[in-house]
Amino acid sequence: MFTWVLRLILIGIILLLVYLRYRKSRKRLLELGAKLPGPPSLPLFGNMLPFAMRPDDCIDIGMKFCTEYDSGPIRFWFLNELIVFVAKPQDAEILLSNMKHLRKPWQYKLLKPFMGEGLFTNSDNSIWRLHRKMITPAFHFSILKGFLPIFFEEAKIFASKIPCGEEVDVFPRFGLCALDIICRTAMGVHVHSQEGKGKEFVEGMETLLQIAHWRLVRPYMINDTIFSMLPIKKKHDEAQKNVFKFTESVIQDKRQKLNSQKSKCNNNNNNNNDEKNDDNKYFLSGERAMPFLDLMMAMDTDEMSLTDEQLRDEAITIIIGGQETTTTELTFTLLMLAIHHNVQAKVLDEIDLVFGSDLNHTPTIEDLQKLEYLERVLKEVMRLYPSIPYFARVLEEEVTLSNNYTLPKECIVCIFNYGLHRHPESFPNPERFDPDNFLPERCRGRSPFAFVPFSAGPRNCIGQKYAMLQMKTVVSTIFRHFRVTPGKRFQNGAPIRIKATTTIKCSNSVDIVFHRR
Ligand code: HEM
Repeated sequence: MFTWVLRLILIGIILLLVYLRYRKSRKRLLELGAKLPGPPSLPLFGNMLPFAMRPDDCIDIGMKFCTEYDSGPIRFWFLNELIVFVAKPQDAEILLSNMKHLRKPWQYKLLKPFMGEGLFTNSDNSIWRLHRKMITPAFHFSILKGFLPIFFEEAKIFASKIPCGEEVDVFPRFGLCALDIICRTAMGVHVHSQEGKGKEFVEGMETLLQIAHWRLVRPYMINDTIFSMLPIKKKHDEAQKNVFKFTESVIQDKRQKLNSQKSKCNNNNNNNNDEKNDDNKYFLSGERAMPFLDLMMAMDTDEMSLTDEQLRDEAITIIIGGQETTTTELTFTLLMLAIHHNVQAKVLDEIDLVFGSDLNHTPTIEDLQKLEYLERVLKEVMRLYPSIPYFARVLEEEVTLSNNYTLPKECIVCIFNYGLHRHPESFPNPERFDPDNFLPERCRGRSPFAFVPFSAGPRNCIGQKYAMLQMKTVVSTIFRHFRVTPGKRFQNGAPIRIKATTTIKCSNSVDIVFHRR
């Protein structure tokens, strides 16, 4: 009996020592964390309960705190983790322009089951740097130019499938269109999703992003062992299976294509046959549409090289990063234009001026550059509905923000760009949809960090230019065929409800009525 008591005391002392050591190592973090403004926190749970109880409403909750705490910094404790929200341009600049804070926090691991160790989720700075250096040339403007015919062709397929005069939920349709585009441009594989072949992938991705978000705000779900015991794990696995099935089949298709190209190449050496695959037929200003994957393979040298697995992860990252985000922005663009007739009228005028009545002319870079008003519309949509509404970094050293608050090393800082884009000093009427916010004279006096839908600094979105060209081509093509009006749900100034699912979404279906022009 006596020895048992002694053992218990010993275990108690050890636990106490471990705890004190842990406290000591976190002393500075706790000290600085305590000085930051933020809502009162509960023991153990910290501030996670409002987010955990209403995960779909996280953006609204974040916005409420943003208003209450003057755009930050706002200190939150999630269990024992310090997470600081910032939503001021000056603070975004301090954090995003610093070359040191590039590491993504461990929460991004929730995306790894389906994105692997690609650029987006990679938290090893040296690997990330090397891969970024290798992949960047694949996104050069001269390469992107070659993709315009693919963007246009898929947009025309989208238009050809629209039933006129009835309500159409555009979100799933854009999902398939964007998937076809990204698979053709990233992998050189035509999957014909718009013919009904990619539905499981798009729905699976939606489920995975939703579950990743639920796990993020409910830390008891983060632990894999606990998560595997929850009923939702089955739904997760089913979705993951569908996503993998799709991506594996795309990779398989790609392998076959490469093999057949190799053997064709060998034959060509003998008989000079000049046959080309589907997308290789596209030439624009002398540029050939070269899929990202092929370019990444071509850049493989002794000094910089990617394993097959790394290549696959990067390709899947690009597919997911490029599909989900542009789908969201295209959906909100159609919705905004359907609701704001006056803005739509200006978009139509501009498109008619550039393209006339020729429905078959493939847009050139020069055409797209002339669509200045449409560009302002797209920016305004991304201001109000940034498809990635927040992103995070781990601080490698202490940082002092604009109002002299110091953030501790190792704390997680979350750039809440949904709130940042509504900062009243940058956008005086922040909730109003007004593309003129991006007139050159209005942009002139504004910080470049007031609007960062693609993030900023060294770890910004690699697909930014691609996304703008793709969205401009798709939207202009649709409006060469149609004008749009809102479905019943969005008439008479009804509010637009959004929900968070890692990316941002409309809470309901986005019903639009198309009218042929
Ligand atoms: C409107 C469309 C898009 C938006 C709003 C968007 C937004 C963003 C944001 C905010 C980040 C930084 C995320 C973070 O720091 O956690 C990011 C990163 C990234 N995006 Fe995009 N994106 C878009 C389109 C695309 C496209 C079309 C592609 C590929 C074709 C792409 C590929 C990537 C990749 C690979 C990264 C990780 C970059 C790195 O860490 O080095 N994105 N994107």
